[in-house]
Amino acid sequence: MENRYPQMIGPSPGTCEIVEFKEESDSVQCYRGANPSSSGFKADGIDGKNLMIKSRRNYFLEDDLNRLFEAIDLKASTRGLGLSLQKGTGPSQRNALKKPIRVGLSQASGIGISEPVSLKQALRGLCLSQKAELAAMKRLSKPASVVSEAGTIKRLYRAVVVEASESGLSLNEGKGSLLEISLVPEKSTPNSSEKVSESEQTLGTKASNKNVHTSPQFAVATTAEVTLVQTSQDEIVPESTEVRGKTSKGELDRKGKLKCAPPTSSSNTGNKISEIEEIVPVSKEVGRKISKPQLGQKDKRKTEPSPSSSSTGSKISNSTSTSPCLVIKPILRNKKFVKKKGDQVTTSASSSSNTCNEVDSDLGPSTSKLVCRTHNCSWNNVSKESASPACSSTGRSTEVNSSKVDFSATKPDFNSNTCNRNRTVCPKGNESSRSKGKGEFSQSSKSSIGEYSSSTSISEESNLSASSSGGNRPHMSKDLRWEAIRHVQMRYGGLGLRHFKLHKRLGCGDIGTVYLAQLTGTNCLFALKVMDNEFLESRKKMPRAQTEREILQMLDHPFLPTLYSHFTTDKLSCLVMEYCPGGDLHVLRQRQPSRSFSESAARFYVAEVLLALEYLHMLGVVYRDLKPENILVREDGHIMLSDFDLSLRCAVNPTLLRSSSSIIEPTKRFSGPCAESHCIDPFCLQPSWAQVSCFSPRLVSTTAKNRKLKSDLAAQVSPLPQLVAEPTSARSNSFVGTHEYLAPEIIKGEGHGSAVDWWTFGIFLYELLFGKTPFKGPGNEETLANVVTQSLKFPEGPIVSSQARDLIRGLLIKEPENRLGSVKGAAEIKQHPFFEGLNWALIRCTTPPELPKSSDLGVPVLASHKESKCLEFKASGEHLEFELF
Ligand SMILES: Nc1ncnc2c1ncn2[C@@H]1O[C@H](COP(=O)(O)OP(=O)(O)OP(=O)(O)O)[C@@H](O)[C@H]1O
Repeated sequence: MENRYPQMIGPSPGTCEIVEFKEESDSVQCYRGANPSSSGFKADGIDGKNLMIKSRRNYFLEDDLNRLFEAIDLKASTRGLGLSLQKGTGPSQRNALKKPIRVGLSQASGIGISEPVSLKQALRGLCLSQKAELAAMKRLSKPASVVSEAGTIKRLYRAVVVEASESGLSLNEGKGSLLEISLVPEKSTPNSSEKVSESEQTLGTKASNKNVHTSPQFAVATTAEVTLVQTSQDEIVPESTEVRGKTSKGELDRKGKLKCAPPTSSSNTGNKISEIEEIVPVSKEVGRKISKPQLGQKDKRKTEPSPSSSSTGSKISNSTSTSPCLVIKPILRNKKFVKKKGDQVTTSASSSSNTCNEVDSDLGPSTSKLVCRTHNCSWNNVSKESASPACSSTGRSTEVNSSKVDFSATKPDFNSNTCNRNRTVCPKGNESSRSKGKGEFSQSSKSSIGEYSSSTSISEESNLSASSSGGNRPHMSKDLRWEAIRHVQMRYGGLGLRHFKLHKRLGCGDIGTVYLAQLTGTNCLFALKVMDNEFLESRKKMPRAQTEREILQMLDHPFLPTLYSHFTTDKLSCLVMEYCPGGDLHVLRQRQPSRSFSESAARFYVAEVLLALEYLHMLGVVYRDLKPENILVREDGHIMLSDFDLSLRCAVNPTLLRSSSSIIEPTKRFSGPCAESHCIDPFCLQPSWAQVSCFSPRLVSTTAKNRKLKSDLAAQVSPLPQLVAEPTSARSNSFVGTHEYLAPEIIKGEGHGSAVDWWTFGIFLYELLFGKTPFKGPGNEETLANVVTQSLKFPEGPIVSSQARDLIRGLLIKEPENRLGSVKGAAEIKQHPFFEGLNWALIRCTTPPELPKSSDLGVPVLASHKESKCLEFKASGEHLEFELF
């Protein structure tokens, strides 16, 4: 018997099989063969107890098995392998005996298939009863199959781990693959492929089937893709809804466009129309929360016939016969569109835009988009609260609108010889004739100079987009006027003067005359700038006209004009621009009680101008002709910087500026009394972070202290590099601008760059606050001399804050390289304390300064220009004839 239990633990198949079997039934495992009752083995501790219990429970079977073990051992020993168990095995031996558990486990993978066969044979060889055999088999086969599965998984795991490690993957990386392989393979692959095909259909993607079936990564990708589809579908309605809500704030046209693009459509045909369709229901829904289920409603709208749609339909057909504009309607509308019409008409009627009134009623939903744009902050407020302090301009705008737009007005006297615009001189006019025309408010002595010479950094036209499509102007892309223009272009093969009805002349400039023009058949109003080609050629002003057109084509900014279209005839070049009904800041200033703006109003206007200039600079445009006459006021009170014929186009090379003193640098350069260390002016609230010496300690306010603290902290922390994307190094030698606004470097002919705009910006702020420019002399020559030689002085009144004066000082530094903004552009100016607390990002939603009553505004002042010829038109039959005089 001793020999039957050799103390050798070997990796024999028999041993392993037993281990597995015992493992399934109990933790005692290998000791099962040493039944204490039969073999005299005495187990101690827990193992012993378990063994006892087990022994009682499986007594008969154990007998059989003991016999079986014997047979196996015999068999194994004949092969020189076997498990040795001995009676009276000592502790060390018992310890050794535990090993097979681990060994068995580790070797389990090899036992599943072959061992039951040898066991069966062994059982038969012992002539066990069939019942015992079956019982044994049952017990053996059960764990065997479990072991087999577990073994397979382990085998796979190892195989993968090995594979992964061979292929250079870390274990963690491999785990990802392992999961894919072990869980996805046969069952999930078809699903994946199914999902993929779904997603292909949905998204129009071209996923490779090969990848679907073979790549473990694909399973992840597919899942992600499907999730994405689901997500986007889920989100279409609420997102669009959001967008619409936000669109009404004038903020998310872009998003709206993105979101409104139907994800199921692979074609972009009719994209524009579909965008409109998406917008329409929302216009009605503004102020409501649309829940997800509205996805269904959306579809419903498409199919459901609606009473309003039929009525609208009849309206369309009626109007179509008479108006080309109305032919647009079927194009613009779809069923959804039509269904919402009734509401839209109401809405647009209450907050109508002056520019497209007729379209408001006819193309209601789209008009709501327009309203969304022009009343970008009022929309929600109108819906929800009817008024908001932040956007109270709506009412005023409507008022201005109604007074400004008068389609029943008698035909203006276009042939009148008054050409009194912009404080400039008309060819036939002079100062006295101008004052005759529009009185005191319209006079401006400022005329733009446009003597070009060489400019060193005019860029190629490569970055100019010639497209006049609204798609390139995200901030205006929802504007109905695009559609109206496009419709005419499509219908008539082009746009011409004959498609416009000219109402009045808005102004006459150096290169052209601007008219208020209505697109025939619509109520869409435009500012139509008409230039005489021959005149431009003869005066060598063609490049200016071209520059202006090219710049206008690039613009897409709320404070800059939109160019809808342009066309040229043999005689004329015309720009179809956004109409600005509020007059210009020069006129507006003259209407102020003290002929100057309050500081807060000035701050608002210069802030918006600053943003417009910053944008222009980033596009590589140095504006060069800033003056109140060129700042037009929109109906909502926000501004629009106009007139680009003197602008310089140049290359912008964005640079990353690393500065250790980015904050204090600008004001260190400030000149003026406060630069002196002995300054004791109590009103001199110089920014403490810059000019501490200006303050006696007692005068430092808490705010100033805080600023100082912040500044000190900022100085300790190394400042972040700053990206400057303005043409700070551009140079031109042209003598351009307006005398009172000309920068010293232009006058001196030293060459100039973008810093000229910061000089003019300083003059502009000065004029808004003090009602005059700082260097104006009795004549232009004296003015120019003053600009170069005279130091800056502030008048005693009106009282203006030291921050404002400090900013002006910084901007009117005669050396351009020391001027505020010359190094870091607009960002440097924005940081000035004069703008402290101003939310730059939301300024377009800020309530603009109050405009004079609408009756006071009247028709924008027509001004004359010293050297310009005004184009006057007369109607001759269906054609317009322009005459230069
Ligand atoms: N979009 C507009 N909306 C309303 N009025 C406008 C618009 N554009 C121009 N005007 C009016 O027409 C006048 C002349 O326009 P503009 O300044 O563009 O002409 P210009 O010939 O380029 O003049 P400049 O001599 O200043 O270069 C302006 O002063 C302004 O009053």
